[in-house]
Amino acid sequence: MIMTVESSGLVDQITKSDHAVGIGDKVIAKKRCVKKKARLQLKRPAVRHQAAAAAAAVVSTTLQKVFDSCRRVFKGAAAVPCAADVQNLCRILDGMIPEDVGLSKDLQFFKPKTEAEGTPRVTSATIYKGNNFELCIFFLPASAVIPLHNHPEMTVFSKLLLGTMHIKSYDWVDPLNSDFLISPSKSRLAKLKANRIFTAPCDTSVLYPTSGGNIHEFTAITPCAFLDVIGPPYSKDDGRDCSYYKETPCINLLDREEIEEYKADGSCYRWLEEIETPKESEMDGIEYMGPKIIDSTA
Ligand SMILES: N[C@@H](CS(=O)O)C(=O)O
Repeated sequence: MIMTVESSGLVDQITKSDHAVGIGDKVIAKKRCVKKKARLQLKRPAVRHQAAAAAAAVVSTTLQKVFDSCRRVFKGAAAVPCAADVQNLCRILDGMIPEDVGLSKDLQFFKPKTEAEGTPRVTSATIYKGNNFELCIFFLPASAVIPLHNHPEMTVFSKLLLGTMHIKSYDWVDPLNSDFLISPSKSRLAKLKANRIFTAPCDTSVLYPTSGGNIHEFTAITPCAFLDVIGPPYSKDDGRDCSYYKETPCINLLDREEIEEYKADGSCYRWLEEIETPKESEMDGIEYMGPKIIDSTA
């Protein structure tokens, strides 16, 4: 069976109307997004260009290579990919260009715009989701934020395709908490792994269950799009639910002074307190409209 994702061409512009997301002169419906309980209305694409129909026949070799590699790499819930598999998948993703998933820097979405009011919302387009891994594109308008959150027992490859984005990431210092520092709110001590700006094209970043910055936050400096390879996907049933955090100051009992950061070996440490799912974490979902994937095993 050929698994195809309906693809009628490029994502032209992600604008929002009441019950649908405008893609240029094609209107498709937002798909229900796990993180957003909004009621969505399914609309047939308003206009389907011949070129778009032709695009449906296009299989992106690079995207297909990513998919085929993921099928070999992600064997199931507890498996962390071996170094050779990570290196191979990174090599494929490093070579990915926006057009491999039907995007282009010339699309209206990525053009600089006047300041949006408030914090703009993130939109996601799922290319593929199975039990062992998920391929998903995230679109962030300038200043949009994916708040600080974790990826329990997951390995995630993030490939920035377009735009400039700030990434801050942490790893837990010790699951049992450092006992000589007590934070005022049962927070967990985390070590800062990244706090910097990335501009596409750039190499793929990889996080693991306990390293590589498993807890991270993305802030779009310009309109951005990135592809995530998530293995295995979030799953409440399997105990892999997404948790959100905020950085809190910590109190060093040894000298009872409030300190912003606990410095040891020159690294930067902060306490992270789990918080309720923040409103700005809600995302809108749209249908993936780029080149399709062929799943020969399905
Ligand atoms: N982990 C996020 C996307 S990203 O921040 O990597 C999600 O799957 O919603």
